[in-house]
Amino acid sequence: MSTELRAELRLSNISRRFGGLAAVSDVSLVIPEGQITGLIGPNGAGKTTLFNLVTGTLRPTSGEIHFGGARIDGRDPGDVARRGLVRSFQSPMVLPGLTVAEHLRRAALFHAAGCPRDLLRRRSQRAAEAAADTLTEELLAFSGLGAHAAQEASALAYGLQKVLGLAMALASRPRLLLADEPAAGLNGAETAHMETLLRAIRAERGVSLVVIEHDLPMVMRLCERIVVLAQGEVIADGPPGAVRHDPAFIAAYLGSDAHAA
Ligand SMILES: Nc1ncnc2c1ncn2[C@@H]1O[C@H](COP(=O)(O)OP(=O)(O)OP(=O)(O)O)[C@@H](O)[C@H]1O
Repeated sequence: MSTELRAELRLSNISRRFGGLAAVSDVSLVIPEGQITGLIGPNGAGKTTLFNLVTGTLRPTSGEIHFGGARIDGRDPGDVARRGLVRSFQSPMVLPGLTVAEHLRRAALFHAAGCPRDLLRRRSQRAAEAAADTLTEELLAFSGLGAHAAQEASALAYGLQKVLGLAMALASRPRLLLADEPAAGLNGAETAHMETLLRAIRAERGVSLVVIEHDLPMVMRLCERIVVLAQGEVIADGPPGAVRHDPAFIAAYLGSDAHAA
């Protein structure tokens, strides 16, 4: 596989219908490795459906999806994740009674358990656990959650729970991370911290990102490319400076929060 294709995501004429509703309609996109791409659009535009199609939670009604040069539509989410394509969720899933470090360690061990069986056989359980401990320490330091390692995750401020959700997604060592509304529900300072973390995920961990976000100023600052969806179709696609002046983008957001961009 060529280097350029390692984390390239390619959607070819992807559609998904729910009964009579076309949630995603004939979307073709190439997301090359190394970028931070914003995926925006009004409520109901099809953004989450597109994430679900890419990660294998949903099957497209028609079209093909390729990641790293291999066809992935129709594969289950575990298979897709093992290929290096994972998502984080808008609301982090924290388990009561477990500390921050335990959440990361579980995520790291879960990933080890998802490795091909022959690889696991060659690794002893102890080696897998040692590797999970090392990765936990690495992710605590990277995410800035080290000071909260022994704290119960459910007691963390919401902003830090969202940071933990992203760190847990990194435990699978993805090549492409789909982040679903990472700034939703955060105050100004938390949003700035999240933006810094997303930049570091790309710059320091070499992970490409696609970010769904309703905070237009944040997504315009963060991303070098913005894809705008409306009613299941791509209506604008380009650098933020061009998209914010695109008549289709302005029309889609007119009367909502276009002024925020
Ligand atoms: N499982 C489903 N069954 C039926 N309709 C669905 C289903 N999932 C999504 N839809 C519909 O598909 C359309 C796109 O929804 P989707 O959640 O992908 O939009 P979105 O852009 O993520 O919206 P939001 O910004 O509000 O999260 C909507 O009309 C929604 O009601």
